[in-house]
Amino acid sequence: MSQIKNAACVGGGVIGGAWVARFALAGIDVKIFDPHPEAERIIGEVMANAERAYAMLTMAPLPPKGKLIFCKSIEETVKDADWIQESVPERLELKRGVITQIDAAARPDALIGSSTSGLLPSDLQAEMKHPERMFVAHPYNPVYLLPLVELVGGKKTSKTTIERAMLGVEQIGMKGVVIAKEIEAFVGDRLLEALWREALWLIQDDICDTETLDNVMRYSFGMRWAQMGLFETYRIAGGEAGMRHFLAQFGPCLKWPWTKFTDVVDLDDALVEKIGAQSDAQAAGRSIRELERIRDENLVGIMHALKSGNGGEGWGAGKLLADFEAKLWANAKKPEADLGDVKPLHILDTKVSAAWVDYNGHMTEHRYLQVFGDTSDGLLRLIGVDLEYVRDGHSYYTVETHIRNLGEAKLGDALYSTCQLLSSDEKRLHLFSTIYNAATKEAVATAEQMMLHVDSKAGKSVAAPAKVLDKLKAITEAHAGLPTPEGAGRFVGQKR
Ligand SMILES: CC(C)(COP(=O)([O-])OP(=O)(O)OC[C@H]1O[C@@H](n2cnc3c(N)ncnc32)[C@H](O)[C@@H]1OP(=O)(O)O)[C@@H](O)C(=O)NCCC(=O)NCCSC(=O)C[N+](C)(C)C
Repeated sequence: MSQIKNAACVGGGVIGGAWVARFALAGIDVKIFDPHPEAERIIGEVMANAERAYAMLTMAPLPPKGKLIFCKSIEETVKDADWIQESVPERLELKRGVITQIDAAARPDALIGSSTSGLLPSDLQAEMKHPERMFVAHPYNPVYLLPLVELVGGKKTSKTTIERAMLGVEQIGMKGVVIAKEIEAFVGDRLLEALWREALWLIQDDICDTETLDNVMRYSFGMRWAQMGLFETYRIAGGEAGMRHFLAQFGPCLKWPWTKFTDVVDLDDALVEKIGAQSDAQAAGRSIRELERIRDENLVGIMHALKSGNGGEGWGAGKLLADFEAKLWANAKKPEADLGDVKPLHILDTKVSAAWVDYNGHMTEHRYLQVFGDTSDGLLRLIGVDLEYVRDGHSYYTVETHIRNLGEAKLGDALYSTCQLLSSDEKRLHLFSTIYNAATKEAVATAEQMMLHVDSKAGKSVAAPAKVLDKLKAITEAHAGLPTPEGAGRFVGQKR
């Protein structure tokens, strides 16, 4: 298996369903087995959330969505799969039995990953005929957005399996980390368990309620952890002397009574009820689906912020997203301008997402510029100015923009943009873009822009090469026959 073409998911709950979405949105056909009578509905809802999140996450050309095929048996589900992901409930006997059944029916070269949160792969592979291809692939919820997968091999897992698994997760836009030795709960869940135990004590002992505890996390170190881990953060906390100073300063506290987490709190009915009631109050009537949507919007926002971090190079999960998008663009067919039927070029389709809407309940100002920027990027790709071209040292920069807002775009509205070239020469590219409401076909906004071809290292405008100018000229000549768009050349203050 060099590339995953067919995936199989055994178990379609919260984690299994989100694996289905991750595979399908990476263009991979997925066979699914889950005996739950409502499996199709549940997975359909996860898919809908995932598609909604991806529409906000990226404008890169995703491959056509993989097919979802619901099967009646494990055997039928796994027999042709390249990657099989087991996500059944967290009980050793159940998981081991299912994995043994998968092993018997799968191709000998198929990879078998388990989503277990803490069981040892050696225990899971104990009864397999081909245990060398089995490993833990432990993801984080929501699997379709959070990129991490902990890859853990058991005693019988081969090195090649882990290497192939690393390539597999990369193909679907995830970040594989190999855990050197198997241990219950691996790395992520060990850390979470420590925090969870301490949190339960703090609630039990009435030190704080669930909302206060969550606030302590999300207004402080939770934000740090999204972009740097524990050690990098503490290195900075050590000041100029770095990690060594941090250890000298806070090392002695380890001996102080700052934790109770090695004791196990008694999760009796009273504590369960106390936590349940505080958590209900915190949710303030929001359903789980609503909370999932808020979570997804926030995660997308964080990933976007991280994508432009580190001087635009991207940082952490944002760099991973930028690299994944660059691959999608490189794999996509080189776009060609359709000049057969002369009209403004249709450039992109998008949707007004919740993160784009302001306190007036409509798409906010800077998102228009974002869509126009994405539109000019789309036009540039049509004349061969893509990421490779930019990496080679040349680009087009916008030097002037005039936006008119003609109508409102509301949450969830489908939009598309078009672009008409008004003129061009060896340096200049003068364009007129329009954003339309896809349902009403009414123009929502227009932008007239001037872009200059630049040598990006020198930071100076220079003539574009013939390979770009030839394509540009063909579009400009075709568009010369179009009427000048209403609004072109308008200035602010002009009567209308
Ligand atoms: C580097 C820069 C773009 C240009 O600086 P320069 O090399 O000094 O160029 P000149 O100012 O001399 O201009 C070269 C020729 O172009 C003519 N010109 C300049 N501006 C306009 C205009 N608004 N309208 C018409 N013509 C214009 C100028 O008269 C010169 O003509 P000649 O006949 O004498 O050659 C520099 O301006 C710069 O760095 N600007 C900042 C760019 C920027 O950061 N833009 C925001 C980025 S957003 C973006 O780019 C979006 N996207 C394209 C990536 C989607």
